[in-house]
Amino acid sequence: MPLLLGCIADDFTGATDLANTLVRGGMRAVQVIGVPQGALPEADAVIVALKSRTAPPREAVAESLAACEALLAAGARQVFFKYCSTFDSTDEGNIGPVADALLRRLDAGFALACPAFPTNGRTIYQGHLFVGSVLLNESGMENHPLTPMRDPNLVRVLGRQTDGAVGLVPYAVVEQGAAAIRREMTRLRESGRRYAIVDALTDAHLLAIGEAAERHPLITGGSGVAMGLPANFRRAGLLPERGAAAAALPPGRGLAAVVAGSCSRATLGQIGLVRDAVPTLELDPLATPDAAALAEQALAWAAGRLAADRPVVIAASAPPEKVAALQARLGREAAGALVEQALAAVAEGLVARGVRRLVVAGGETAGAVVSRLGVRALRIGAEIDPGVPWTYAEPAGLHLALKSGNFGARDFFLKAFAMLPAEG
Ligand SMILES: Nc1ncnc2c1ncn2[C@@H]1O[C@H](COP(=O)(O)OP(=O)(O)O)[C@@H](O)[C@H]1O
Ligand SMILES: O=C(O)[C@@H](O)C(=O)COP(=O)(O)O
Repeated sequence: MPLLLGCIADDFTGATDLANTLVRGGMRAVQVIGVPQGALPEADAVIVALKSRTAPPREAVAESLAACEALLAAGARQVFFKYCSTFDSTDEGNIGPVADALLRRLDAGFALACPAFPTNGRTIYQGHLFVGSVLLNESGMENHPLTPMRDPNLVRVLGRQTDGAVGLVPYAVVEQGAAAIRREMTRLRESGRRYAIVDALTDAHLLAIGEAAERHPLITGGSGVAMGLPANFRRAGLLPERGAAAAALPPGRGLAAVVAGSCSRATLGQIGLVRDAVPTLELDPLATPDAAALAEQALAWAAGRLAADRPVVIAASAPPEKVAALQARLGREAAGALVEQALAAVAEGLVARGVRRLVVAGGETAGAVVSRLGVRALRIGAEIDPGVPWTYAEPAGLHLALKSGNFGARDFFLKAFAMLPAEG
């Protein structure tokens, strides 16, 4: 079967989130790490995971175009650019510049932009992004270490990142269904808009938006808007009825660990809960601003504590005032990179010591860890919490769960290992 959907994700947790949605929709989806070099795996959808969300815009554009080329060469009929459900970006990009470049490459003049993910509380109303009951800029995302989000109006946010005009398909239209959404998108395109932010409050809205975008060469958004895409391919006779057949992964084995670099409210809450139940080390990069030394401390602490029946947790995650203190000393990017390098070295050391079930919290963190472990592809397994499945990493031969910083219930870390106990 030829490739149907070619996806480019701007971070690794986001790629897993999208792959999970497509698998649940009955597509065979494989996540590959970095711009593919050789032949792509046999699948209905391939998700290329890049670490381009916070890269310099030129680099993000070049990598995304290279990924797009590989997907088109494999026959992809539609391209999906996946970014965060909280629209993580800066005024320089990278959502606008990457989408502009992909539109040019695909010879298309228009794309929708919809990060909504109602199951995880992200909804869009009149172009404004809500997280739960509050606007994006009051959700904690205003303090994100790398991409602080201080404007909830996505028409404005995207407008600052592109020279194209940005319009809105409002709730009142979306509520009327696919035909009305399609008409409004056509009207916006014909009146010179390059993008339309599309309101969405429910999964029914997302399904209708997906249907309306059936013939779009490029779709941009969160994993939510991909919910409607398998049905398009099925209606066109291109996708057999497979059922929601998440791949059965090999049984769990080996030691268990969590490595956390996300500083989101959700991750801080999850660490707060797990701290009382399992050995937990909170790293202090301000006291030791050296990646190798931090990793050495963590691995020395882990020796003798690693077990198969419960994880150890090693976290750099910190509240906004501590993040700000490290950034004041090193600068925003260097602070992020230092912690990412430390946690990548920690993960590498843990795997060398027998860890085979590893949860990584944080998108940038996951990018650093997965790259260090030499992973090339991830097979998608059962979902732990919405948007976060267990995966099986090849050729490394270990189970990984890449948790978006913002995702997961308070008990996520314990639940993950209860779902995947070490067998035998
Ligand atoms: N204590 C800390 N001080 C400064 N930066 C930190 C600290 N802990 C983690 N970071 C950095 O914050 C960033 C968090 O981003 P990410 O891993 O993508 O998490 P999320 O999924 O919540 O966005 C990473 O670059 C990480 O290295
Ligand atoms: O769409 C989402 O929220 C996630 O899939 C995502 O992109 C994860 O990003 P991080 O929150 O930076 O892990």
